[in-house]
Amino acid sequence: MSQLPVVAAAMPGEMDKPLISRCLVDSDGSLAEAPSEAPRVGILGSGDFARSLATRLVCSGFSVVVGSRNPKRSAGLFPNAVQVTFQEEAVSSPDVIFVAVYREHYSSLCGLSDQLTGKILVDVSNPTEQEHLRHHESNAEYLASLFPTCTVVKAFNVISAWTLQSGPRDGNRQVPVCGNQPEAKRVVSEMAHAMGFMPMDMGSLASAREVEALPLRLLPGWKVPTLLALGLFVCFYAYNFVRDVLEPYVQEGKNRFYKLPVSVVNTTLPCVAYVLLSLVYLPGVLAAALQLQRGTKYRRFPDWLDHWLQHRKQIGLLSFFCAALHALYSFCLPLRRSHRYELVNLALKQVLANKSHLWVEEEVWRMEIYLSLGVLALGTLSLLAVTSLPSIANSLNWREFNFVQSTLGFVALVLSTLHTLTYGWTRAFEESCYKFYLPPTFTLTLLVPCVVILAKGLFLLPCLSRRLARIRRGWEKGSALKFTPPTDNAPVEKTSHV
Ligand SMILES: Cc1cc2nc3c(=O)[nH]c(=O)nc-3n(C[C@H](O)[C@H](O)[C@H](O)COP(=O)(O)OP(=O)(O)OC[C@H]3O[C@@H](n4cnc5c(N)ncnc54)[C@H](O)[C@@H]3O)c2cc1C
Ligand SMILES: NC(=O)C1=CN([C@@H]2O[C@H](COP(=O)(O)OP(=O)(O)OC[C@H]3O[C@@H](n4cnc5c(N)ncnc54)[C@H](OP(=O)(O)O)[C@@H]3O)[C@@H](O)[C@H]2O)C=CC1
Ligand code: HEM
Ligand SMILES: [Cu+2]
Ligand SMILES: [Fe+3]
Repeated sequence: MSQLPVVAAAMPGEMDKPLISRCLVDSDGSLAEAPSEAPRVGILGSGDFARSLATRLVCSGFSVVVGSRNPKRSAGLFPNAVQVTFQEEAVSSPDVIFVAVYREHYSSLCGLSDQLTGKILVDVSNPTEQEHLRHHESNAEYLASLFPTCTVVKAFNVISAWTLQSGPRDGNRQVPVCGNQPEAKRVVSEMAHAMGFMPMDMGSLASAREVEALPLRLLPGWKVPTLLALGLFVCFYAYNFVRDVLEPYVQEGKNRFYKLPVSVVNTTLPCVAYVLLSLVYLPGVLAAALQLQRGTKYRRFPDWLDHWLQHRKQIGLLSFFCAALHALYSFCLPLRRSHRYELVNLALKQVLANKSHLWVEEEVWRMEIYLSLGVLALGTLSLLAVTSLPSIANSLNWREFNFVQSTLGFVALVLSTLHTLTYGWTRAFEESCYKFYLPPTFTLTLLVPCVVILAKGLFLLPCLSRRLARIRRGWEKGSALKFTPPTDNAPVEKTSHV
């Protein structure tokens, strides 16, 4: 690298300045020619990305030259300040050249090899999912292999042409940068900074594949938990449909289909929320049981358990979502017209039967208690949801976070269980509550949570909790033995994250 452009001079101290003020706007509204001392940047390609990038660069105080196979056709698409010319001409003077061309056309640039010698090439490309799977080497490494005399830096692929145009205030500001040459990486990082983005050093070009995979991900980690929640919803909905709608229709010819939108949903959602919540705390119990049984924490958990432990956050947030919807639906129950008719009909019946006072003390207390417990459970869950926001999580230390997630989360599970039990009351034992011999829905949901609560209680027993604490501090069963035959020792495997 003979000479590096002086980008630092163009770097604004703060990034929050209004973007447009740094644009050089002519009286006619078009972008004016940047001052000649501005650092010069080249762009190969004249597509959507090239256009947005050129505009952004000019606005950030760079002088931009675009290399196109057909400059006449392309020139009209760029601001006046951008020089659009043939590829050979465009790459001759700048030291940094963006390659805004698709991977399959990289080889068509090989004719420029000599002019490009010693320059920094910035690879901005994004592979499609199929391309990413087909090629084992990243686009950036492929570019580097085509131009061995250049320094390739991977950057800006996570930024859409739209974000470049509208300014970094919408959308993601982080720009992962990787490359083998620290100096080249610094130059590109400073350019990103000058354009209002936050460069993030991702190491050498070997990480380019990982960087290229970033925009391919759509909410990673949510697929399995979402499918789980949907599956539970479908099962419980079908079960409740049979019990609450089909049974009265078949047995008594009663039309209860009005229950489908609100009532059946509000019997289904809380069950999904409750089961999901118990599934958040079940793997921790299984992990502890496994550690107790093995007498060591230095053995990897089976894959399914490891995977499950890693998806607890998503499962927990889905549980919170369903619980919040359940609360909203519950508030809507008395708003329904069907509810009003039922009240009036009940009142009429009372009058006809000449009864004046309807008040069942037990029912009143049951409802007061289960509603209060439900509100408390949802309130506790909201604390967990709030602390899972990165900005809040970052402001808590490890113990505080763990207290909210582990202890308060368990409290929420206990409160939800009490809410469900007080709601259910004695109905699990009343024959009239069994429709088609199917038990009331809440009884089905109680199994897993009760197992989790009992197991947690069991692990609090001094004998078990002391042993567990020792194991988690690194103590191993049998490690007191001085001479263990080597064949008896399982190979030391990777420790899991729990
Ligand atoms: C609404 C909501 C939001 C959530 N958000 C998040 C989130 O943002 N991030 C997240 O990770 N989870 C989140 N969860 C999931 C869940 O709250 C956490 O995974 C929680 O930590 C699980 O607690 P646990 O007690 O079951 O297990 P753990 O905390 O894994 O462990 C159980 C106990 O063992 C101890 N322990 C475990 N391993 C060791 C060890 N190696 N050495 C010493 N002690 C050990 C712990 O201190 C703890 O007391 C969320 C859940 C819900 C409902
Ligand atoms: N659009 C976006 O939001 C983003 C795009 N990217 C990446 O930027 C790169 C360009 O994308 P984009 O601008 O959208 O694509 P376009 O299809 O709009 O532009 C590609 C440009 O490549 C040039 N080119 C050079 N050589 C060839 C050739 N042999 N055959 C065809 N075209 C050639 C063409 O310019 P000319 O005819 O003037 O030579 C063409 O305009 C891609 O690698 C993409 O992955 C990355 C992040 C976001
Ligand atoms: C503001 C908070 C809450 C309110 C107001 C509330 C209210 C209610 C009401 C009114 C019912 C009876 C529904 C019906 O008549 O069909 C109910 C049932 C139930 N709730 Fe809640 N609840 C709350 C929070 C929660 C939470 C956080 C959970 C668990 C995560 C939960 C789990 C359940 C379960 C499992 C049932 C039994 C559903 C059935 O089998 O019919 N609730 N709740
Ligand atoms: Cu996973
Ligand atoms: Fe997964």
